Amino acid sequence: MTVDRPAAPPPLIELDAASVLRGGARPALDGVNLRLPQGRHTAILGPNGCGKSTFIQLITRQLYPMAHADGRPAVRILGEHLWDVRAIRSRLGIVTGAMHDDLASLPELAVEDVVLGAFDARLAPLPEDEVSGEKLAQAQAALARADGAHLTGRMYATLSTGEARRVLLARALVHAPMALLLDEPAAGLDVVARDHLLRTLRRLAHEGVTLVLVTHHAEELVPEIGHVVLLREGRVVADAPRAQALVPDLLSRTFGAPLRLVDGDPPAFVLEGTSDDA
Ligand SMILES: Nc1ncnc2c1ncn2[C@@H]1O[C@H](COP(=O)(O)OP(=O)(O)OP(=O)(O)O)[C@@H](O)[C@H]1O
Repeated sequence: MTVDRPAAPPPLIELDAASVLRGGARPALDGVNLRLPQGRHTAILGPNGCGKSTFIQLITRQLYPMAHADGRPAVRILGEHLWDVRAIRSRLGIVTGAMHDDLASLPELAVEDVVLGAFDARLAPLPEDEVSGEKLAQAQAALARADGAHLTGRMYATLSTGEARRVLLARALVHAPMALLLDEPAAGLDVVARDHLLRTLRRLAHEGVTLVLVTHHAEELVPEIGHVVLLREGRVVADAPRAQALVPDLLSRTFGAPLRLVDGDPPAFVLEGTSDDA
């Protein structure tokens, strides 16, 4: 007798020899193979110029991969190769610095407008007749989940970087997605705001939200991140469990300098041979 097993859920993000050209001397992403399963907290880590923003823009469909000659898709999100960013936002919430810049340039946006705007992925306030009690409740719940409930009523453009980050996180959480894709989430935050945000991300991870961090900041590697992809010059240097990826040899190859990670709380990179007594 054969027993039907439930089909395995499709990976969150799957890249099959994905290359992206951006006009530079080499591809910004160069034949990248990647499979990020649902439920596995992963960091994509690499130095400036390694292709992190290109990766994010591939997922948000601001950039497209080179086509494969045999027609097979180079990118799949949750099993779909023609995904609609709006349609997947209920499953994959995205937080990027570019999104903040766009929203902060609009002085008339209140915090609630930013969070409610996620309902139709717009930068303008949602038209009044589209704001239901249910949506308002969802927006308030998302703000509370991101520790930003007290920011209701403030104008987004007037918030501090730390406050704005909470609101952006709330915007990504408003559909209760199963996963978050975060671009350098703690960049620009002071030590207290960073600690607060990282604690929030850790709590979300424990609530079952899969974290995908794209970063070059060691301190963002919260303990829940169990898997690390190292990227250099558009290529994968390592794709391995945390302890195997964050070793001096691979980190040094990735960053192009002798580097090791002190995996404390928070983790920190140490550049070898740069101390005064070296
Ligand atoms: N608009 C562009 N035109 C030409 N080349 C570009 C463009 N944007 C990025 N690149 C190149 O693509 C490569 C990858 O850039 P990308 O911005 O994805 O790197 P990154 O890892 O996000 O860097 P950073 O950490 O500095 O943000 C780099 O070599 C960069 O010079």
